[in-house]
Amino acid sequence: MGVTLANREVVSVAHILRSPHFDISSTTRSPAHKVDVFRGHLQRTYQYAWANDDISALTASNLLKKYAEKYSGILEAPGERGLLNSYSELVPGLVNGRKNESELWQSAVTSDSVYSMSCVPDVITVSKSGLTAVLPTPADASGGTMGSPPGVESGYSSSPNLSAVYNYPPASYPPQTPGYSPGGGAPPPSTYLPSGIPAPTPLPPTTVPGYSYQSHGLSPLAPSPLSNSSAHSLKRKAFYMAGQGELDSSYGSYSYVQHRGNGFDRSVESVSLAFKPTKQLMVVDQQRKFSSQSGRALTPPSYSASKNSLGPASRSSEPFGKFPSPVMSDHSEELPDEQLKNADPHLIELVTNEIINQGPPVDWSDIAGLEMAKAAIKEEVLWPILRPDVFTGLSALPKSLLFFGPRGTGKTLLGRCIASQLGATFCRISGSALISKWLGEGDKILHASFLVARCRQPSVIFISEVDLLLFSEVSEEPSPVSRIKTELLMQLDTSVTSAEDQLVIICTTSKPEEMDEAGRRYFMKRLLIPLPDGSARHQMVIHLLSQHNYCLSDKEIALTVQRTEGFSGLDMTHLCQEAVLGPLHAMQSTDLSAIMPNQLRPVTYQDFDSALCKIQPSVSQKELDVYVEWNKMFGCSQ
Ligand SMILES: Nc1ncnc2c1ncn2[C@@H]1O[C@H](COP(=O)(O)OP(=O)(O)OP(=O)(O)O)[C@@H](O)[C@H]1O
Repeated sequence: MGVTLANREVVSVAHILRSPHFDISSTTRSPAHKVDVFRGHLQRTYQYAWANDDISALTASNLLKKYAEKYSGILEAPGERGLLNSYSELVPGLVNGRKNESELWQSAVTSDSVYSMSCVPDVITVSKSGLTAVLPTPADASGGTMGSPPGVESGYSSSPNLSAVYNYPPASYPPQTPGYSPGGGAPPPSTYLPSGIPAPTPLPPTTVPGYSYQSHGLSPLAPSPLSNSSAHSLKRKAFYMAGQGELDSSYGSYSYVQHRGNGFDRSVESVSLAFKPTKQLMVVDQQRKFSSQSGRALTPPSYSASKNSLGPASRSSEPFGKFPSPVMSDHSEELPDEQLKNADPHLIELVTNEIINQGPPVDWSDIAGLEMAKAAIKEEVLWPILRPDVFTGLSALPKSLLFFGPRGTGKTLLGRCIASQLGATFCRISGSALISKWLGEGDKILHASFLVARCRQPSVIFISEVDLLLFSEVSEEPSPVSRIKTELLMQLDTSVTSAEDQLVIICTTSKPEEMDEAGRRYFMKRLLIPLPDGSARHQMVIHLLSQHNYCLSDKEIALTVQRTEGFSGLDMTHLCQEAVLGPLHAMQSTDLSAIMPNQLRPVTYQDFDSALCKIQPSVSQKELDVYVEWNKMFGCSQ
């Protein structure tokens, strides 16, 4: 009997300590509740022994008392705390009934005991292996498999909303309260947290970051609108970017602060990217006229009404060309081998090195003028991709675009901007390179480019000088160029038919009249990208000069704008470059190696006057007439 009872005691105590109901590490239970639970367990255990072994009630009662005292010692023993998740120094006392709720509850969560949320940076670091692999499942979170510390349960596991993960800065995030989820329940009383750390507040439901629908009287759309693949891709990128810290980049009123949502914080952009009909978008964009010189030393120019906090200094210190594209670099190690295994590795390498473009992001505000084109692109290209749940069926169509118009008017800038807005891989293929540098294998390179682009969706494939590839053929003989043409037409055809692909094909030409009908009809949208109007040229002058010390009155700037009628954007750049050399030319007699920048006189109207003698418009009126005619026949922006 003695042996049996002793064994039973051991079993009973083990049972108590293992019991899922007796989890004193739980922070969802009040201290009093835990005391009750503990007492209940002891009683139940000894009542069980009494009922089954016919021991007397008195014996059972004594045993109850004895072991309550005995095992409370175990609970209080420092060596055993790990077992109990080290919730609080005072918890055992409470369990033993020595504290009640009227007494001050002192949390064991001190600045020393707060577990650093090292799992968050870990998650970010390993995000390259895919988001689903790193996001904690509810089971993971409760089980602490994500690196949760003992006693700290991840209460954020239940929400699939990624913002719940992204919106909390790593490292500084306060200890989570178990069971707390953004959707339900009030935050815990702040007395449970160390002083100075507020109780977490539930996150509001999010929509696509920065895109406001409210202004149109529409109720906010549900989050997670993207298709599985795209959502995964964008989220993956956002995860990667979150790990990069704050990238020092600002493009006018649109800033790419990267730690929220899909990585591009478009909070300021929400007005312009809110879904609006073309005309409305144009009005908004027109209103965002180029303004003062508040942002000097901008490189590259940013065409916006206001400068944000990251201003000129940060931009000039982060050269445009060196800006690492977070979106692109994210992909380097995760090309799905299965899809590429049949491809020639040499071609894949060539595409990766020479076609996938690691350039900096471009924002709408980097592009002067072109309001019609911008509005059409936002409305008809970006939104269908960003919101495939809304733009279904026919409204989802335009994924192949043709930009035509004079050279140097911003077609490439627009292509890059679209890629930046989508967080997409940007593949830039030069039509002339395909038929010269890569002539022998141009079709294969094209094929490989589309393959890689499809693996890295969302992607933008940008093909310049497409007229060289899609020209009307005279000869029936198959040639390398005709093979390239066949490949391109096939890819364009595929893009039209595969609704799932998040691939935008943008081709550009300054000779649209040389394209044949077969090529032309594959472009769902054919947009004329015209010469900059007066307002756009004004923006360009101001911005290009903003990096320099200049002294031109408003009248002189207006006169310069007037005199540059017919200039392309590139011509305007060349003109300003020439003008700002004026002060240096004026110092010719001085030793330029010893000169200090502040010794240079400001750029004046006279410098522009001289520059205008050297720089002429590069586009003739005859060419312009052709664009107008072609636009009337085949264009979409009448
Ligand atoms: N609308 C514009 N806003 C600001 N800069 C512009 C604009 N258009 C042209 N530029 C300037 O001209 C340069 C060339 O522009 P871009 O390469 O986009 O022209 P493009 O139309 O693609 O030329 P091409 O037809 O020769 O390929 C840009 O880097 C920029 O400096």
